[in-house]
Amino acid sequence: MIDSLTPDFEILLVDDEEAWLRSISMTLAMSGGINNVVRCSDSRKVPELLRSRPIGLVLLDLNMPNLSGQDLLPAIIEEHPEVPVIVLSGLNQVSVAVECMQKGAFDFFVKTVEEERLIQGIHRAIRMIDLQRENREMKSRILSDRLENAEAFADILTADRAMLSIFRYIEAVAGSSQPILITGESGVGKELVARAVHKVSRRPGQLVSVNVAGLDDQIFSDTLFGHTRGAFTGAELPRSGMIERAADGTLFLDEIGDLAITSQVKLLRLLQEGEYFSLGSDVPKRMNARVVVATHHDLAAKQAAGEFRKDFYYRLCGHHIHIPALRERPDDIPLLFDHFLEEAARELKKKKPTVPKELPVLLTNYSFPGNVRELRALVYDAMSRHEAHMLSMETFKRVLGKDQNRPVRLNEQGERSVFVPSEPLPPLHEVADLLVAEAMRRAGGNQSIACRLIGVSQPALSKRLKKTGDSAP
Ligand SMILES: Nc1ncnc2c1ncn2[C@@H]1O[C@H](COP(=O)(O)OP(=O)(O)OP(=O)(O)O)[C@@H](O)[C@H]1O
Repeated sequence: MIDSLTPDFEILLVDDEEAWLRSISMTLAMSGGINNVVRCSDSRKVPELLRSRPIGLVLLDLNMPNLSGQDLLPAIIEEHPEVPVIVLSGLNQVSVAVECMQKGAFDFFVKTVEEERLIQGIHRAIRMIDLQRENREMKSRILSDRLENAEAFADILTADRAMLSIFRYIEAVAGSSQPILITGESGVGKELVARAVHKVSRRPGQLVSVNVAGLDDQIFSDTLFGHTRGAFTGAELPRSGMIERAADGTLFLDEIGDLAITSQVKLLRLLQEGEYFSLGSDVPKRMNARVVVATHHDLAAKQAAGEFRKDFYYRLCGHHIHIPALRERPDDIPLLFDHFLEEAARELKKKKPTVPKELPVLLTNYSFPGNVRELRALVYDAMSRHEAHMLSMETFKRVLGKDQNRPVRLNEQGERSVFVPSEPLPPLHEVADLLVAEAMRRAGGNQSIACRLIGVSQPALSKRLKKTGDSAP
């Protein structure tokens, strides 16, 4: 059962046979999930309809009295070049098809064609209109710096420019019906972003989340598609699937990189055809949910390893959002730290403590393999142990001290290296001076923080600083 109008623009059906108009409208609604149609049996009214209604696509019969499709086609294309026209003809004549395509028709079908192919052609045109609209929106959003739906992003704290461009990209693609792929390391906030996509889309249905990792194909199909009574042993009652629950809303499939190949095939077919069968039923149902998927895996690498289908990957990555790791957006670290500190203090009913001034700097230089989730857990752990006025460094020292994941540059042989192979090596004292200067810069001039960053004692650091100071011109 479809409550809303699909697509979100009108499709004008033009044919002088009322009976055909009625039957094609029903077919489109029942088999194609398309119900936003306007019927017109008098072709002379087409120009006025196109001027006065939000028509995005025209299905045009060729042979009509008074004003034929052949005469209308060039007029529509000239006046409304943004509206694709699909031509329908009672005759299967190649020359007529070629002529229509040359005049600018989007597609051509013989009326006796299988309905399935006609519906696919209409869906193709809808997809193209969606993409053109997104392109236009994207251009205008990228040119402006403003967010139209700032409230939809209120849960995602950030001061990072890359994240703000992601928000603008979400605003540009949120209205489309195409799937969105969200990637990024574990704990970067992919689920929060999926929620924001749903909010910005303003779809009236709900956001339904399914973690597909570890689901075998049978459970995956049952979860998504539902089943009829008696579909398998134990199916005593019929159950609707998550696709149905997400009708008019968003279906969020988390951990898509862990989906079994057999299930990938089913999901790909669903995305292509928009149709599925509940287990035990041979009556097709239409999906009316927007699909958003997320993974922390590198899907291109999985695809190269044969663990992820190429066709499925390309179907998913039309709209791709990659969320940078927390270490790549250092400005977010103090911001989120303070936010979680306040949140933890509130939840644990403690007073927000004073923070040792070296802590935010040390955190900004930590690699955070677990990203925002790890930062939040660290703050909560510290706050639950905290008793004094000043926040204890104990929790943080444990992880900061053994940071094995510092990003290092690798040379062509895959070995750790910070040097450019084609350039001569600097002398040892120069490297040490550069390291000290960089540590002091990152530590904002604080020597005790700089010591921690590069693992030297305070006397050793001040000795070296004194020496560089003495030798400075
Ligand atoms: N920018 C942010 N502002 C506030 N909270 C955030 C932000 N990013 C992430 N979080 C919080 O961090 C935690 C992890 O976020 P989320 O579950 O969205 O990550 P994820 O990328 O989906 O992780 P996974 O790959 O493990 O599923 C959540 O508690 C979330 O609320």
